Amino acid sequence: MCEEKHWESDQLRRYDLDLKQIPRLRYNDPKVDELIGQNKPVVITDSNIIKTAQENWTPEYLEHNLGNVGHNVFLSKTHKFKYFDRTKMLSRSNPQGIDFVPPTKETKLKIGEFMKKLKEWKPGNDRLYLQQPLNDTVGPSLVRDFVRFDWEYVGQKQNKHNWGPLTSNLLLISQEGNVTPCHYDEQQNFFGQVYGYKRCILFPPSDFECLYPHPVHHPHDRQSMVDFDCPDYTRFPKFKNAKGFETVLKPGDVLYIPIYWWHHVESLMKGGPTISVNFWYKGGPTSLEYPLKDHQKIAITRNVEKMLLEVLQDPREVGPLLRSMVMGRYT
Ligand SMILES: O=C(O)C(=O)[C@H]1CC[C@@H](C(=O)O)C1
Ligand SMILES: [Zn+2]
Repeated sequence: MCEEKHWESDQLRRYDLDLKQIPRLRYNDPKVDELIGQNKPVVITDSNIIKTAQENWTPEYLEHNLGNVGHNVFLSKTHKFKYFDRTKMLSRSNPQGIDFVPPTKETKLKIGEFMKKLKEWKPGNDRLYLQQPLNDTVGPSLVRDFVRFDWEYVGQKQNKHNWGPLTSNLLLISQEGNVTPCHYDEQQNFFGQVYGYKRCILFPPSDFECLYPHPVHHPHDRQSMVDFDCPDYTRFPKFKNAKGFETVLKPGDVLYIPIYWWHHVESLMKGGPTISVNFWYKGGPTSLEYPLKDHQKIAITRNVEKMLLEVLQDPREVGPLLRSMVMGRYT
């Protein structure tokens, strides 16, 4: 049956990408396990995974139940919240890290202050994004809702597909129109949409050459260098070959974001604040079966970059050495 739509296409940002749809399947469809088993994304619909959050977690409810402590809030001068690893800013052997200009600031705000700034926001103000791991700082009502997530369902998927342990659940409260630019994580992820609508654009690990990740030692490790709002096709010519998939998540949907898959996430423009909660799992034990899977090759390239930096010390020598190894010999 066709589902009524609660959003319009002018609420989506426009990119120079041809995108296919990520399949949407009911939670008990056997094809869900088929896709997860193939490390392919799927939107799991009509499940109870985050049902208690979907029923209760409105901005007002969170304002009254999130606990009276400061929560992690990112501030950005633009709509983009590009993640960076601050531990990679400091290392002496990383000149790129020293003159790195962080694109966002991080602060602690109580939920009341956060919501007040959101309500009073005007163009020109910093944009806000609350990203807080769910832990004992949240109030008892949220803990009750959290423990009543469908842990049996997610645990069954975790075990069936040999994922590692659950590492964290991140609570995300976003201002409308915010974007988390394209990046990959080294964890399996069930991304639950609780309130409002979020568009997710995903690319397979094999699109590594089209998405140009920053060097591993750079603070923006794992993040794409391509600015989707204004792609530089001279520096990143293969971006036009990227083959992406997209979906717009509605409350209750859970998107499986496979480990090493690239994802760009945006809260719809003019859609009001959005609330999400993710489930990050360590990847399972990897047996090297041939042919190697694409994401295993990505892991290998990461190890090569780390090893070369370890021995060369100066990151400016990594590129020239790799070029001299490859050019004319492997090309
Ligand atoms: O769950 C993940 O892997 C993420 O990247 C989250 C961090 C920011 C979130 C967002 O919804 O904008 C997505
Ligand atoms: Zn991510």
